[in-house]
Amino acid sequence: MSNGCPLEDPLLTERVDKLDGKHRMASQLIQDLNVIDTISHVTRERIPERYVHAKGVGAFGVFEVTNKDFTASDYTDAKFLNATGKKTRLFARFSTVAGERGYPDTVRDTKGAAFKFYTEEGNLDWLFLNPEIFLIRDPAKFPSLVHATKRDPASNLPDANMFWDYFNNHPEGYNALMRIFSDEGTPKSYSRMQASSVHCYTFTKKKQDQSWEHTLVRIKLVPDPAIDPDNDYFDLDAATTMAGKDPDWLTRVLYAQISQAQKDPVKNKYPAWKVMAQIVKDPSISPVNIFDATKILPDTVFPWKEFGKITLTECPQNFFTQVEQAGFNPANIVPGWDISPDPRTSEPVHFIHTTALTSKPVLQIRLFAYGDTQRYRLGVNNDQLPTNRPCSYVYSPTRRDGAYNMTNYANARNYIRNDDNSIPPSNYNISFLHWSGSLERFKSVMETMDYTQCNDHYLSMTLKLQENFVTNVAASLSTAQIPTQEKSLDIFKLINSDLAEEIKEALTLRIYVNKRLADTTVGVEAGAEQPHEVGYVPPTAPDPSTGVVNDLFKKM
Ligand code: HEM
Repeated sequence: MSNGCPLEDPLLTERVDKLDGKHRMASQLIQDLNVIDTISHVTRERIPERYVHAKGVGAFGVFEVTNKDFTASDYTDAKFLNATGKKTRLFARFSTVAGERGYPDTVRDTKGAAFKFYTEEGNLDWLFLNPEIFLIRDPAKFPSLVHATKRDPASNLPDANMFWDYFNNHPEGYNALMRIFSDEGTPKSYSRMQASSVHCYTFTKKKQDQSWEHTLVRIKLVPDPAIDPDNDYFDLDAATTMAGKDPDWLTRVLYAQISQAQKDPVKNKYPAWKVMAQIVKDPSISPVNIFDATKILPDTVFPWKEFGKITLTECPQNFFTQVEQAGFNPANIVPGWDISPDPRTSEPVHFIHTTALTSKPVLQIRLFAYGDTQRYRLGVNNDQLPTNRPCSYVYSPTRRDGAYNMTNYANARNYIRNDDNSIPPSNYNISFLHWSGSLERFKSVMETMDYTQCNDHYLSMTLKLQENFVTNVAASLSTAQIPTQEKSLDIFKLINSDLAEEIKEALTLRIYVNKRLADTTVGVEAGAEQPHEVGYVPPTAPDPSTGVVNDLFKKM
């Protein structure tokens, strides 16, 4: 029993019974302490799933400093990076984003790759994405983005019309969609997938004259061995089939790769990534705003350089305590690794290329959002859970009590004295931002560069990926309403008019096929969630021109 007392037999129940003719009747007794105890525990087993990235798989591994193309300690004081060959234990979690905890892994989606480095100076969390850019640059759009990519509020079905309608109204997301709708959006394995920091972070280093040097970096993980774009991704049909055959495919494959490598590390490789950085010494030479999360930084200007390697070597022992209770947070940083970029690293930088320092507020709102959601999802003491607990020890006497406190510093003093910090730690970060200005009410606008990068990416795809991109977009768009399809085609025209033409043709064919299949009892072709006739308006997604929506907005 939960009080530690042994039971005669956990399957016995206490009841009052009587013989009624041939049958024995029984009434369960509330005084049956064991059954009441276990039932009331089981009915509280579920905790809220993550608001996004709910479905995931975790593994333990190691980060090793390789310093192959540059020496990290030239730029940062972070102790885990201070010597070639130095290893740090880590925990990784890979996830899909829009689907719920039981959603099929191979449905097209952004993917998350989160890492918790248990460094000697505290935990450093990396929360990375595939693709290497994000879908928004205005934090206020996040709730709309998530709602539009999840389920329709009335039908509770994923809704292609809602999805495309959202992006047609916020087309800065198309650059990421170019990647998500290529077969990159359906990788065969998490270990055959790149992941990127998206934002710039900052390496910090104290110089001999005691001043601080700050260097902006974007980080990317590149699978080792390198990706083969024509073989490492599922095409639409294969991904759709796999979603039915094995909804947990990506999870299963990661476990299998690790356990096969454990059995025979020569024949089977552990999942591994090279850790690369784009070092931005002079932001003014960038053709795009380096703080814009919807843009890549061209590698012709900022080449990728390798400085580390991540290898995953251990499957979790317990999914709930190690994976589900993991709380990653970009605010978990260590000395030598900082959040906020300083545009004044050299000469003052004038961002003539885009409208503002658009990405920073996204990262800043994230610094708030993760701790906040984890206090709700896991409780105020989630940092004490085994998977989140740092291996370094920092005495923090005012962090006391709260639900499920597991340490609480016993009888130690619970307040801070002025002289407690008389000997400062040898390594720490100081904030280096200098702001002066007035409050601004900001919403980003679309620029030519937004479409240029979309086209650059399309042209960089292999022929197979280009063809499949057209198929993938058509399959999804064919189930949206006609005005939504037309608006999307207008946006593709701004990206590349030939591509728009190809999508249009594929779309016409797909709508015809959907309709023909819907007329038979065979079902709908892979990727088309709902049969969709021309002129058909799904009841759950009212045409924006109808009074239903207009009335609603008038009331707001
Ligand atoms: C306004 C922007 C964003 C907000 C408000 C936001 C919020 C969230 C929230 C609430 C979660 C669930 C966390 C939990 O329950 O533990 C989450 C998960 C995650 N987010 Fe974000 N996010 C944003 C943008 C981004 C970006 C730009 C990236 C990557 C560069 C990212 C990477 C991740 C990853 C990898 C996870 C999964 C963490 C895990 O495996 O537990 N997010 N995000």
